[in-house]
Amino acid sequence: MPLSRQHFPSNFLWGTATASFQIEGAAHEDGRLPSIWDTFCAEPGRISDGSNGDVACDHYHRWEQDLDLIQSLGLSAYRFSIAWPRIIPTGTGAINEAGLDFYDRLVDGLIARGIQPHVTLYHWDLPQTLQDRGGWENRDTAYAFADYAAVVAARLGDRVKSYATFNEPWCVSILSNEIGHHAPGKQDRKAALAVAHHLHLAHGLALSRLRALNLTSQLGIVLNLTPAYPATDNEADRTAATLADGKGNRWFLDPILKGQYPHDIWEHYGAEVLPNVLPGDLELASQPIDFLGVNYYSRAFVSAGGKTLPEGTEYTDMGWEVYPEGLRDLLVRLHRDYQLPDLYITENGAAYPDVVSEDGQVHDGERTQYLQRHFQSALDAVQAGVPLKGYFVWSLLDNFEWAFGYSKRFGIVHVDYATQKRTVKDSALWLRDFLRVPTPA
Ligand SMILES: N#[N+]C[C@@H]1[C@@H](O)[C@H](O)[C@@H](O)[C@@H]2O[C@H]12
Repeated sequence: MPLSRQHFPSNFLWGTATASFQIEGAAHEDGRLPSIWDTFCAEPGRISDGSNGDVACDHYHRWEQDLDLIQSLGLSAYRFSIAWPRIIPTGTGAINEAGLDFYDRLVDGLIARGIQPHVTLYHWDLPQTLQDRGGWENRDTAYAFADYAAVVAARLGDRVKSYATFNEPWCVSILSNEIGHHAPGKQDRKAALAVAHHLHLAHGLALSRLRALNLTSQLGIVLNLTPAYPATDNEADRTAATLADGKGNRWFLDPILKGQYPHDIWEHYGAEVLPNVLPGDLELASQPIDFLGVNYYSRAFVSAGGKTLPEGTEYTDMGWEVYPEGLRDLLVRLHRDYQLPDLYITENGAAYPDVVSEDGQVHDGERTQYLQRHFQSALDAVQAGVPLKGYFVWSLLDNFEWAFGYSKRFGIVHVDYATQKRTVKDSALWLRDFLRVPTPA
């Protein structure tokens, strides 16, 4: 029998995901002020196609049709992020009611369509005014985040099924402040590790504030995790893979789930760049969470000697290896090594160079295969006893793919940015059929 949703637990949650800066547009409307990504887009050379988020998918004005699309596919959950620059535009202080009103309408629109709202409080669009005061390198920003989180949760309440504090702290810290490919585009390891620590602190501070609201919503965080595989069994490759896993995964998992930084990586980094961890910080950061969101895209194939993947390896348009087995391996490892709350795959999907064919359709067979294979891997994890409770496809819409601008298409729905026409891709039609449970005769 081909893979069917009936192979999954009957209460397994199927959803799709987006993020505010990537789809909303309306960058200067209803009181929103610039984020660090508005600033980053304006810096020549930062975005491969020179684009920005001023219009994006115009979701701010087209949200009702987009929610209709989610409903038409039979998805029962939608993960989206709140734009801090709409809610408290200067980062601290005055609340912009028009910003809260937008998300209020969005949440009510989802509920009216029988779709669960799942909120990410921070998906990278930090108010620029806070960056002007040091951004996440400044410990004060963690406290500002907790204030912002409390404002959002006080308004949206437990209409929202889950609140994730952060999306991908590794991207916010390392990719953005050590590697420099994302906003604010720094290349400073000490700064990056300070940012990571302040994110962990902010996560804890916000959790405390949200817990105090006595919501029925689940509270958690979303981590991008990339399992590292040594290219060979030799010691140099195994050591390199352990280091990659420690820097990319355990540096973010352990503070949240174990209340400590991994000792091997702490020693590896060395005193010069280590963050200033104050008493109580890690106790705050490791408060119990109700769920852990895992964003999985591919694995890391680690070779100390420059060995590459074999001929015939499949890649997505991002140049990422298609490796569905890595999802199962990752989830089973998490279940083995950590005391886990509920797990959700909060992002999995692929970019392919989709085009609208002459028949007006988007025949994205590679994406359908990608999803099928990763669904199977998720099922393998469930059958291995992993407390996996749901899966969100990244992404509902083609959207602003950060430093790649609009050149990479991750959506199960195609967006023509010139006309804003949405076209449901074949992968979405397959997903719709996958989700249709045949009614018993
Ligand atoms: N790149 N890529 C696709 C996708 C990105 O569009 C999301 O915003 C991130 O949460 C995560 O990196 C994954």
